[in-house]
Amino acid sequence: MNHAALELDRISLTYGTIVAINDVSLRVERGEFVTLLGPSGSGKTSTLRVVGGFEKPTSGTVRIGGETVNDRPPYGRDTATIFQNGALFPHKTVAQNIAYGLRMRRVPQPEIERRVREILAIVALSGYEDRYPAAMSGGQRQRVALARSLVVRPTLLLFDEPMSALDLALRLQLRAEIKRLHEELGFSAIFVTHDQGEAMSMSDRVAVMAKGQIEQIGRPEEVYRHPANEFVFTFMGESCRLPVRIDGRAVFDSSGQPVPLTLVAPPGPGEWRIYVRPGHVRLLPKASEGLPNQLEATVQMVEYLGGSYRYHVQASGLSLVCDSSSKLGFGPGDAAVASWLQEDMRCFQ
Ligand SMILES: Nc1ncnc2c1ncn2[C@@H]1O[C@H](COP(=O)(O)OP(=O)(O)OP(=O)(O)O)[C@@H](O)[C@H]1O
Repeated sequence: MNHAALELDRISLTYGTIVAINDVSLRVERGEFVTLLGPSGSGKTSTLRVVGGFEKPTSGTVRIGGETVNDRPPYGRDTATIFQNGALFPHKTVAQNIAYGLRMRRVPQPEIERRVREILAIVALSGYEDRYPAAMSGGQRQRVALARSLVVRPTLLLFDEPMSALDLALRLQLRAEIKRLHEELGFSAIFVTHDQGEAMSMSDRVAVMAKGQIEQIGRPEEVYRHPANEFVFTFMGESCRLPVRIDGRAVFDSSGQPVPLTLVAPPGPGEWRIYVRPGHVRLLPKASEGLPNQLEATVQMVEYLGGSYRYHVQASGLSLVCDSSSKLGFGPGDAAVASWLQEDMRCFQ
């Protein structure tokens, strides 16, 4: 029977009075790459540690490849963990580090040598067999850590923020490498990060966590385009927040001032928080009948961001940001109309 790589069934974990994981269920199919994404303290690492056997859940069942492993230590599970700092043996060479797991499993020496050679080629480190970790860059050390985990061919690879100690360029390079290896080798993985870009670029599915629970799980586009709630929407990317009171078609800011905002479909009377992403806002010289949601405002500030320009606009008590890939003809003090498509707007009460 073809069991899932991982099944977490109603897992909870408490440390004294602190609830680190609150009734989490999760299924990772074979070959699937699932990311746990969430802010600091949301329970991502705790969940990974429960899967790896470094922490025993207070309640619930952990099944790896169909077998219940609650009572098994890390080395008795078919998993391999890649830690933040690589956690290589400093007194062993690259080849010895990679061979370690195979030796523990009593794999014959000629096969060890063959598999070490093979995996070094896969992570593009052929020729580094006799180096010591201290004589390598941070990115190379993480590739050795990756090779050491991949070489034992575990059912499930566990990544615990493996790139957080690297600079941006290396992070981007390593994430492309991990994605390529996943496509090539088809391993199953759980990857922990608080970086949305990292999560979206690599994963088959993203599980967004908050306060020890999974708020939403789905394909990256699904979670980004159709967030289940306000937390997921704001966590998945930058957004402008417009706190308003709506009465018929009239819109007021939080101090009760009327706002020149015309919504094509007001969400209903009452207090709302309207959200729109800066990349979805268009800035135009004047109001026009054909435009959807329109906010008549004044440009406050223009920022050059490298690949784009950012325009800050203000209307009564509402602030909005518009990102444009090209330079627009607006400067501070100019009147402008910000507009966005109905499908790009989210309202929460
Ligand atoms: N050993 C521990 N003892 C007590 N509380 C802990 C322990 N480990 C984690 N916690 C608490 O459990 C909660 C979840 O922590 P966890 O490390 O899983 O979060 P996280 O999402 O991985 O955060 P980060 O991104 O900062 O690593 C937090 O409130 C944390 O303070």
